[in-house]
Amino acid sequence: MGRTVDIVGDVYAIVGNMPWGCRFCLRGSKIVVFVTGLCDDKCFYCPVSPEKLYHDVIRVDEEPVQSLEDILDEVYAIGAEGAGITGGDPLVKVDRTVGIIKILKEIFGDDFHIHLYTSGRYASSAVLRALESAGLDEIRFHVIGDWVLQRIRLALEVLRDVDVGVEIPIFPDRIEETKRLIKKLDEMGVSFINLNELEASENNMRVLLMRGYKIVPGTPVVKGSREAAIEIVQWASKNTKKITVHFCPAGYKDRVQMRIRLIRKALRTAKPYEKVAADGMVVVLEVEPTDQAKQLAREGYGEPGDNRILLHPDLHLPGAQVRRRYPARLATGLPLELQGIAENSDNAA
Ligand SMILES: C[S@@+](CC[C@H](N)C(=O)[O-])C[C@H]1O[C@@H](n2cnc3c(N)ncnc32)[C@H](O)[C@@H]1O
Ligand code: SF4
Repeated sequence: MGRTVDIVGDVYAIVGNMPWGCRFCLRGSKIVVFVTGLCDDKCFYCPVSPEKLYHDVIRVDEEPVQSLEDILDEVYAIGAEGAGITGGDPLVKVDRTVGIIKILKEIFGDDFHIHLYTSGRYASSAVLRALESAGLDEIRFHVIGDWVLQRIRLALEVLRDVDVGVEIPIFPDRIEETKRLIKKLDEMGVSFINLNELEASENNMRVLLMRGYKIVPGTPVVKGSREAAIEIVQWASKNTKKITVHFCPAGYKDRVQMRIRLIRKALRTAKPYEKVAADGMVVVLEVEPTDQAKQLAREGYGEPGDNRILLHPDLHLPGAQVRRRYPARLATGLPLELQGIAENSDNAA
């Protein structure tokens, strides 16, 4: 008898327990810290955009980062329960990566879950130990060649409190190769492998097409990747002992996870006269400063802007323009909880 396969619509397919890092992503409650675009590997299918890949840029949830505070603000803005650290290769800038992990753990506590992606090129025992003592919870190796297996063995040997997993994109013509890899990882004691639906992007589209891969019309995903991944998960239920094998569809990442993150941010940062739409955008009415509009603003249904008045979109005033915007970061750099305290102390003064 095999292990149980759990398939939930187009959300996931899994054998074994859901990796901890993924539980938070499924709830849209992790920030994504892009530590650097620098990377010393050259995967032909790399999805990172040309403006970021091989450039030393820092982003949090796709927004530019000028200081560490921007990362902390984003945690408060979405009410994050954890962070995914990615790049490029975060280990090319290991001091920066360790610093970010340390400060996140110091401020948000031990339960704030942090996972990190790497090919493992620079995962020496000293680097692995530094990541562990900074508080890293989970490391995900991208197996881009057999040499990565040695890095994984080292991580399994050196790390005590860090979960060691693997994450790879699934190529429809590499099913047997992937099964052999999973067998090996299972024997080594790797905790999980995430199978990503292979995504085409601006960076890799041309090469993928030149190599004969086809794109599913109207989507950014490679034809056959999903079917291959599900076949591998089914196979794993009969041919593995302990490792979790988990398929993460690209559509879920884009449609659900990002949208939930936007909604979380919008709900926490929208003003009382703004409305949060189902796609996570913040909606407000912009009107001429008529007497009626000024009166409504005074009554708490809005706020005066520059030559305009901003009002709640449910008011349906004639001539009003509906504005939609992405939820902004917190403007003050202070967490919501502390903003309340600051306002109260101003009043008291
Ligand atoms: C873009 S990489 C960046 C971090 C690190 N350099 C690495 O390769 O793990 C992050 C994750 O994306 C996955 N990935 C790479 N190319 C992909 C693609 N075309 N479609 C879906 N996932 C992909 C990798 O397996 C990795 O787990
Ligand atoms: S190792 Fe990661 S960032 Fe570097 S080229 Fe490969 S997929 Fe892209």
